[in-house]
Amino acid sequence: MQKPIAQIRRIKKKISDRTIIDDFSLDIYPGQVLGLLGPNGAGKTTLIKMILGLMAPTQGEIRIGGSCIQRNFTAAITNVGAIVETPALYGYLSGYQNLLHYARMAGGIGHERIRTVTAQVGLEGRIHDKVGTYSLGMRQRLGLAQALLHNPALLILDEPTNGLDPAGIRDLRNHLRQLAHEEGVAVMVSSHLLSEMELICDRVAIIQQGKLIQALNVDATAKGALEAAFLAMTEGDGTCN
Ligand SMILES: Nc1ncnc2c1ncn2[C@@H]1O[C@H](COP(=O)(O)OP(=O)(O)OP(=O)(O)O)[C@@H](O)[C@H]1O
Repeated sequence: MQKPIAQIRRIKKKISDRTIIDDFSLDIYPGQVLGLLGPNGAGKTTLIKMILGLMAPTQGEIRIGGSCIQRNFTAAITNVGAIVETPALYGYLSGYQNLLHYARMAGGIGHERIRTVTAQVGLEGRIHDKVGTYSLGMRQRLGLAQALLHNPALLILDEPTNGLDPAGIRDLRNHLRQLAHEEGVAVMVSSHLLSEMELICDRVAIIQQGKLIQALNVDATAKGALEAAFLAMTEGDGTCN
């Protein structure tokens, strides 16, 4: 097995006297799509914010590319591209101009790389149109292109399928699987929908009340176990709201 790109070690997060994340450990591997599956309020966004250094854990350590996000933020975060909540895009600029803006902020990213990520997310036909005219799915793709600009080893997307129609979900799924399987990117996505996670992910980590319940590979043999663990949480309605 390859070395993990990210190691989450015994993370705890307390806010006031409430424990939001409780002794959570997980490794994230290159070439895999990992799903973080849990009901609303389980702690998915909190965990993702800690991986991104947007929130400090109360205890524990998160390493990305060997560097600790708490102590060596710059070295750790260069490995990561992310979309948390909706991507921040300028509607009055074209998709291309948005990417150029971020490329300039990041530094060292040229037009060639912008063209590559544009093709990767399938936006070539509309990249010179104003973002204000884009559908939600197209904005999502542009957000993905933006997150990929600096060629991150780890891509993290918080609830990426929210608001997408079935075709948009299928496209996103294909993009993410291609990034992981053909380019070796470690992809982490969060969701509260088991059916979606089964289609997108190679491995699923189930989180409930801030605890890791189970981490399973999504293959024919694990499917039953995944469903059983999930149904125990949701009482069988297929979602965990
Ligand atoms: N800043 C905060 N102060 C107090 N409580 C918080 C704070 N941030 C998160 N929480 C609480 O922590 C718990 C986990 O929230 P979080 O947003 O991480 O869950 P989630 O799994 O992402 O849920 P959702 O699917 O609804 O986005 C919730 O009960 C939430 O109310």
